[in-house]
Amino acid sequence: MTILLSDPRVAAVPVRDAGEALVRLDADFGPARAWVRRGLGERLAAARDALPAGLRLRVVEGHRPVRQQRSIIATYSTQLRRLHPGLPDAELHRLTSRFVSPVEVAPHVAAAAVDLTLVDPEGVELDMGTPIDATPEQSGGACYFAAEGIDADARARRELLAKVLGGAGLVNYPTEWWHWSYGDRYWALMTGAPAALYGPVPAEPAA
Ligand SMILES: C[C@@H](N)C(=O)N[C@H](C)C(=O)O
Ligand SMILES: [Zn+2]
Repeated sequence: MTILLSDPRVAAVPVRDAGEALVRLDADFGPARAWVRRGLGERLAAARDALPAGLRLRVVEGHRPVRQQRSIIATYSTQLRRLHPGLPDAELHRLTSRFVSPVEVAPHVAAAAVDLTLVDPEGVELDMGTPIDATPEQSGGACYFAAEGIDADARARRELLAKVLGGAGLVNYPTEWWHWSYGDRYWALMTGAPAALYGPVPAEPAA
C-alpha cells in the first residue's frame, strides 16, 4: 500500500543534517538549472550516465522555498475542498499529500527532491502518460507511477526512469511518476536508513 508524505511514520524519521552544500544542476539537465543537495546532484549525474544514448533527464524543479510549498498546498487543498465540501480536515490533509507534501517533511524544501522527465536528443519532452504536475483528479489517477492503462511506450519510459534513478539510489513518490528524492525523510523511511540526511534548507540559495 502507498505510504503518503502525510503518514506519521514519515515525520517520525529523525534528521541528521550535516549541512551539505547545494549545487546548481548543469544546463544539460535543462534550463531550470535547479538547486539540489550535492549528494542528490551526484546521483542524478550517475542516473543520466546510465541512460541509453540520445536520452537525457530534464529536471524542472529542485529546491523549493517554504513559501512556495505553502502556496501549492493552499491552492490544491482549496480545489479538493470544493470537490469534497464535507471532508474531515484529516482526510483533506491526507488527500492533499498525494500531490503536495506537508511543509514539515517536504523533500523539495530540503533540496532533496527533483521533478523530472525524459527528453530526446532535440530536447523535446517524451510522452510519459501525463504531463508533469497532473493532479490525481486531472489525470484520473494516471499520474501514479504504477497506473494501469498507460500507453506502452510511456510505461516503458517510466520503467526506464525507475531503472536509472532507482539504480542511483533515489526513491519515487508513488503518486507522481516525475518526483524522485534522495536523503529526505521519505527516502529514509523507504530505504530503511536510520535517519534523513537532509532537513529544510535554512536560507535560500543565491540565484
Ligand atoms: C507539487 C508537486 N510538483 C510536488 O513536488 N509534489 C511533492 C509530493 C512535494 O510537494 O514534495
Ligand atoms: Zn516533486
